Amino acid sequence: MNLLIKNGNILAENGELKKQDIRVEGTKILEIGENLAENGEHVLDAEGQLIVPGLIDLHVHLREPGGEHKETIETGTMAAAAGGFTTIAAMPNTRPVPDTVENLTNLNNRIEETSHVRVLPYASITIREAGKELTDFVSLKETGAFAFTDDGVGVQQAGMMYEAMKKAAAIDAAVVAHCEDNSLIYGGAVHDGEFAAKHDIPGIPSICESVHIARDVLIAEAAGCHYHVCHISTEGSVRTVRDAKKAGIRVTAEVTPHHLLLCDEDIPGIDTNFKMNPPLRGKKDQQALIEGLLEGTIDFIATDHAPHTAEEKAAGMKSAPFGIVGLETAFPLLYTHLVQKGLITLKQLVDWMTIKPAQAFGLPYGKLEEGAVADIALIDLQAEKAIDPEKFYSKGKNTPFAGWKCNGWPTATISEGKLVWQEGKVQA
Ligand SMILES: NC(=O)N[C@@H](CC(=O)O)C(=O)O
Ligand SMILES: [Zn+2]
Repeated sequence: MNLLIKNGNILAENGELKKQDIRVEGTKILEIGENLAENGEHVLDAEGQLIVPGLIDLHVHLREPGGEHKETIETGTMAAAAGGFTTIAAMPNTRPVPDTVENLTNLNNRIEETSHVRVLPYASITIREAGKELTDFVSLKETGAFAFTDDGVGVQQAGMMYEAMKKAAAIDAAVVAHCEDNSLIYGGAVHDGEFAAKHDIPGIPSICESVHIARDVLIAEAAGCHYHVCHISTEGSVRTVRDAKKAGIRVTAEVTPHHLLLCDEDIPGIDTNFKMNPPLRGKKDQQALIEGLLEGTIDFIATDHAPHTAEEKAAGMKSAPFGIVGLETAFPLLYTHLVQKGLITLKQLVDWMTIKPAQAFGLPYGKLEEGAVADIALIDLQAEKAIDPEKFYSKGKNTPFAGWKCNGWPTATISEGKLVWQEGKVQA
């Protein structure tokens, strides 16, 4: 059934809110304007709501296949819809890894059968993400690989990265990098800073990330490939990306909500919901990330949604797995703690979660205009709620933000013209 969204507020290019209606026909936006007449559509009353393009998150761990006890494509995409996301990219650190046409085809079939929103699957750079042997980029791209990454682990050998980037450049695919030099981690569990020292927990130094970025931007320049940095977390990394961009190297970078909102001083004690990779860095790093976004060194925001079970997370700071969930809290957290506090504007936040990731990867999504795919999110900027992990659609309840009071909650999500989630309504 076609949709008519009435009386919502759309962000104009200059950042002002304008009351508009949106008529959706099939999978597309047919018309945007004032006082559109009803024509037998299902009417969605958006009075007082912000209407934005469906949010885009290019760093999500859906865990299926192999990790269904943590999350499934079904639960993860339901969480995405409830967070206002209509496009997410699924990381390949699953079992099996999407490293062959057969494995990627299986993943595509599962996505087709059970996802609530659009899922773009990454394929791995190396077989089993083991860093030893490259996958077949050509056939994987033909099978629908969105881009190539070994996320969860860094590609250790420079020569391997060079070969990967040359192959990616030849087919105009991006190499998306989890930047971590294993010879510089020292078995760490948190940032190598005050918290690590105080609690006698092994620390992860900042250079384990930035040296990989410094290496890779030079390799990307030599290979002529689009190189994207995952979850950037340190001041030195931001500086390295800034310099590379200035030198004309084709590099983009993403930052997570948690690295923007927290630093290691905020870790309250031994709580594994504050353990993720990269770790929460120092206060100066956190500030550099916000500045990096504002100046355009960092291109967009991605959650690195990484669900784990409570049992797994109970293993203690040294042994628990790295990662926190993020899909259902990203927008309200960033709206409340960056926009409402005046550090960024609403337009900037929306752009960093829609058009900016789309532009970085040449995706045709992330904009509200006539003829565009009808991916739309409604958000109640005034609504106030405390974050309650027990209410998450995600199987993962592992968040450091439980109890945080936020405004800016999504109320309805439309994916390709279909209402896939509405607040308070159970979805079929
Ligand atoms: N970020 C994390 O802390 N964990 C991710 C892996 C990753 O994104 O590196 C995971 O898969 O759990
Ligand atoms: Zn990663």
